[in-house]
Parts: sequence; C-alpha cells; structure tokens
Amino acid sequence: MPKPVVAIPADIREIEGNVWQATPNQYVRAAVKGAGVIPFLVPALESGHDFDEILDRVDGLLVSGSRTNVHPSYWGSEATEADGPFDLARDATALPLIKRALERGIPLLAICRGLQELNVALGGTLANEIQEIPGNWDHRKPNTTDLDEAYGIRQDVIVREGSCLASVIGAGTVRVNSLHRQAISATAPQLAVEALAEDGTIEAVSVIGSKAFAVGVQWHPEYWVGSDEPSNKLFAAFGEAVRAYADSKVVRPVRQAAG
Ligand SMILES: N[C@@H](CCC(=O)NCCCC(=O)O)C(=O)O
Repeated sequence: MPKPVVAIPADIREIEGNVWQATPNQYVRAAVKGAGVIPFLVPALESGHDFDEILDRVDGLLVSGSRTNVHPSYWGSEATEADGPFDLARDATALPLIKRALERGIPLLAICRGLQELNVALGGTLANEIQEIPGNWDHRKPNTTDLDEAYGIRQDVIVREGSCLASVIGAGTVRVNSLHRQAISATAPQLAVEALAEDGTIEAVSVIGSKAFAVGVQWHPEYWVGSDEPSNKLFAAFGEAVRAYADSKVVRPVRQAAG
C-alpha cells in the first residue's frame, strides 16, 4: 500500500520582508515520524480553494497550531485589535476544510488553534485572553526563545473515562504543555468535551458520531513525538485511522475467477 497523505493547512507568515506559506516543522516531523504519513501543505488562501479537489487527494487532515487567532466574525462577534493577530487566509482555508473532511469521514487531528477552529467550524465560540478570567491559570506560551522551554510539559489535564482520547492515551491525569491565550467558550453541539485542565479550561474534544477519528487537543503533542508517550500514542492512533481510511478508498482489482 502506498503511504497515505495528510493535509496540513499552512499559515501566512512574513519572513525576511516576504510573505510565505508556512507551518512549523514540528507538525511535519510528527506527521512523518509519529503518524507514518506523507505531509501535504495546503496553501492558506482567502478564496479560490476547491476543498473537495484537495480532500480527494488526501487520507487525513492535521490542523496545526499558530500564534494567530481565529477572526471573531466567524462566531458572530465584533473583532478588536486585542483579538489579533489574525490570519484571514488560514481561517478561510482551515475552517471549510475541517467541515468538509468531517462530512466525508476523513480522519482529523486538530491541535491548539486547530481545536479552536474545529469548535468554531461546528458552531462554537471562543474566549480571548483566558488568563484574565478569575480562577484561570496562565496558559500562554512561556516568555522564552528556547523552544524546548516554550513547549515544556508543565500542566495537568484530566482525560475523561470512556472518551475517545482515553481509548488512545488513557483516562485520568496527563501532563501536557500549554501555549494559548484563547480557549473554547461555547462548545459546538457536535463536540464532546474529552479533557479539562484543573481550572476548567477545555483541553480536548472529539466529534460526536464522526465517521472516523476526529479529535482536537488544546496542547501540543506534535512537539514531543518521539519522547513523550501520550504524544506518541496520539499520533500513532491518528496514523492508524489515516491508513484505514486510505485502505477503504483503494479500489481493489476484481480477481478474475479461476479459468
Ligand atoms: N492563537 C491561539 C492558538 C494558540 C496556538 O496555536 N499556539 C501555538 C503556537 C504558539 C506560537 O508559535 O506562538 C491562542 O493563542 O489561543
């Protein structure tokens, strides 16, 4: 069987004075090493994508994190400068791609911004600057230029018994990293909450009734694939679901009856 392909929606980034389509290497590395798939970056476009044309060519969707925030207009809220930075091309690419992939039963793993996009794509809302909510921790990226420190494992989340995530990484307390200022506020009707931080922040969801693996996590398992067991298990399960989907697509030659 050929190795399956997984779409990763890119971000628009300004690098050295030019505009790039980009995704952090950690997602590509985790897709290759952790899920055993071929990553396929989908350019972030504000318009012009034929999402079925893209999804016809892939076997899974991995929606990455990003320092940018989903534009509040996607859940009917007014945008202020404080809600940024924005990436309208990423929003216009990832949100419809998530919805269409779920409709088609294509396996989905959504990470950080990806979980937030999953929630918004299915009709939920987000809260901004959650560290300012009384009783909340500071879930933001640590102020460091050292990536291992920024993505350091530093927070407990509680994975719910009987959840999809529990079947992959086990139920109960899991140590994870945390690099976000937004979080799910109103959970989309089609999402089941699968893990919470001890301050009540939603840390993982799955899609109720999904035809295939469809999980979102607010933390960053991609960064520690290779050395962190829950991260390894999550990407391995995603890879397994992607291969199962790819196999289901293969039209097997009809064996001629023995002559
Ligand atoms: N912008 C959203 C999503 C956060 C996210 O995906 N963080 C990972 C990238 C971190 C970075 O490179 O700065 C939020 O802040 O909640």
